[in-house]
Amino acid sequence: MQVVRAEEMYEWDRKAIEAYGREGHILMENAGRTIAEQVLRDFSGEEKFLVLIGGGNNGGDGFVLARILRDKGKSVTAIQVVPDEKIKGDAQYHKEIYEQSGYVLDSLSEEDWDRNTVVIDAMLGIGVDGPLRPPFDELVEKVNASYLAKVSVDIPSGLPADEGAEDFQAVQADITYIVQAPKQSLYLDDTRGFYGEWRILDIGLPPAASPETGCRVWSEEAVRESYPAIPASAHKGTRGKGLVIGGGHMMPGALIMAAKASIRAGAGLTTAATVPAIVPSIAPSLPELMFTGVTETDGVITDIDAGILGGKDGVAVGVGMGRDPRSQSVVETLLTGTEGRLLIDADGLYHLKDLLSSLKEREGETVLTPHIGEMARLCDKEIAEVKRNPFSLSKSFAREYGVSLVLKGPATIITTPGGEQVVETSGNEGLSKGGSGDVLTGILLTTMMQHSSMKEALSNGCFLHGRTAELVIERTRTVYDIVPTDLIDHLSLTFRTME
Ligand SMILES: NC(=O)C1=CN([C@@H]2O[C@H](COP(=O)(O)OP(=O)(O)OC[C@H]3O[C@@H](n4cnc5c(N)ncnc54)[C@H](O)[C@@H]3O)[C@@H](O)[C@H]2O)[C@@H](O)CC1
Ligand SMILES: Nc1ncnc2c1ncn2[C@@H]1O[C@H](COP(=O)(O)OP(=O)(O)O)[C@@H](O)[C@H]1O
Ligand SMILES: [K+]
Repeated sequence: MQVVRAEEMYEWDRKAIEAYGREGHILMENAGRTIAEQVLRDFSGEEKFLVLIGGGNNGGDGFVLARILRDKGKSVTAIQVVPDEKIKGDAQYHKEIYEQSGYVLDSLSEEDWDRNTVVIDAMLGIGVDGPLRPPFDELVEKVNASYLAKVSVDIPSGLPADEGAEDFQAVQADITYIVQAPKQSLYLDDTRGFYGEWRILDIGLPPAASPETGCRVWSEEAVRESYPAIPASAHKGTRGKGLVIGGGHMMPGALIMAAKASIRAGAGLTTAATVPAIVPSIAPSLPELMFTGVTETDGVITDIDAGILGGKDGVAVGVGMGRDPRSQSVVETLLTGTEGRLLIDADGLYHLKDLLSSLKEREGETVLTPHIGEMARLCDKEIAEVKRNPFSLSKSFAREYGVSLVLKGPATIITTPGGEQVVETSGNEGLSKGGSGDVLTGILLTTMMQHSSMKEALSNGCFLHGRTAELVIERTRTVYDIVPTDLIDHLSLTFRTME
């Protein structure tokens, strides 16, 4: 499924009409009917609906919806919130059908907020532009202050469809019925909450007319299709020889988690390059792991011998490495001394900031896995700006430096060096604990050694991580007490769903 910007949604609509013989008012009938049917499924009791209808096509959907709910014998108070002259085109067509069906449009009274139980917000859709003008500003406030269940059509009124919006006033929906395809704002930290629960409803726009947005949502089906099976003839050398570099005196745990996750995710041979002093504490609990030394000073990794990189199918650097400036040379050696797939995370990203020109010149495939704060630092932006524009900032960074980017968060955005994007939304708030990222790094090290397509490797790895968190919470833990090592121990829950 594609993630769309408003402009792309309009293009889809336009193409359906101009090139695929669809009529605008039929598309509107389909949209309103599909949503009405879902409303009837979700609210099957004695609800009393207050439908607020705006002046654009979102309002047009509202006329259809109000008619169908009335046809089904529901109690409906339908309010056109703008003057008659604002209703045009397909919306006017459906307003006429509504009226010819013998149904009336009511005027809004204070009692409507008390005697109804559900407000259906069909005021503004993806065409919203700038700060809300009367009467929408006041109505949005009233909707939000009311005790009615709040249902939004396509998008909560006032909320922009696209990333980038700074100041907006919007309906805080309990449920949003999204028309045809998710909009970018569904995946941004500052806007996703306005949607409440949400469903994407297929209103029958021809798939062939859909625009190539270059951004899609990763699905369980995509994972099943693309996750490589282990051939019966596999041996340890064919399943990936990985190297994890990190873990100073003060943060051995990060290295342990990444290495263990890589092993559990299915790597053939995993080696850790770390300060020798911590090896005795790790080795007994992780007998599958091999070790190689590094140059250290005061417990800080200050250099690696490029020889240890030979024969490796993938290298991950940064977990628990620390930010001592003397470790920067390690990242530099990797950028210049490796040809294979290289993943840079955590403190590795910190050091990378001063090495961006080497990153640009690197020929091998590089993966960066920043969270929002690390991304902000990498691209010299405020955190708030990255939060507002994660799609475009990721795309420009990935293209400029020729890297794959995994911008982590509740909706992780994966971007290829060519600018293609995937949104991966598995996981839950239980992952907001130190160490979740280290586990992800280990998993991604393995998937990137086992998939030929880097996009699939990263999307599938993020899925493996997030879906495991979901399954662990269904079975044993809660979002409060789940810890990153639970993920490592329960990867089999997710693998089993992929068989
Ligand atoms: N593929 C599609 O694009 C489809 C879209 N449909 C519906 O059509 C909607 C988009 O329709 P429109 O383009 O007419 O957009 P809207 O329904 O959002 O209406 C835009 C109109 O609202 C007013 N407006 C915009 N910003 C405002 C502000 N800040 N304050 C006050 N008034 C403001 C303006 O008069 C503008 O023309 C979608 O959200 C969806 O509900 C469906 O009917 C069918 C298919
Ligand atoms: N609220 C959340 N909902 C879903 N996933 C989350 C949430 N918080 C964190 N995550 C996931 O957990 C991981 C955290 O990574 P990171 O911030 O690097 O953690 P750390 O460095 O502490 O190990 C990422 O994969 C991120 O997508
Ligand atoms: K709406």
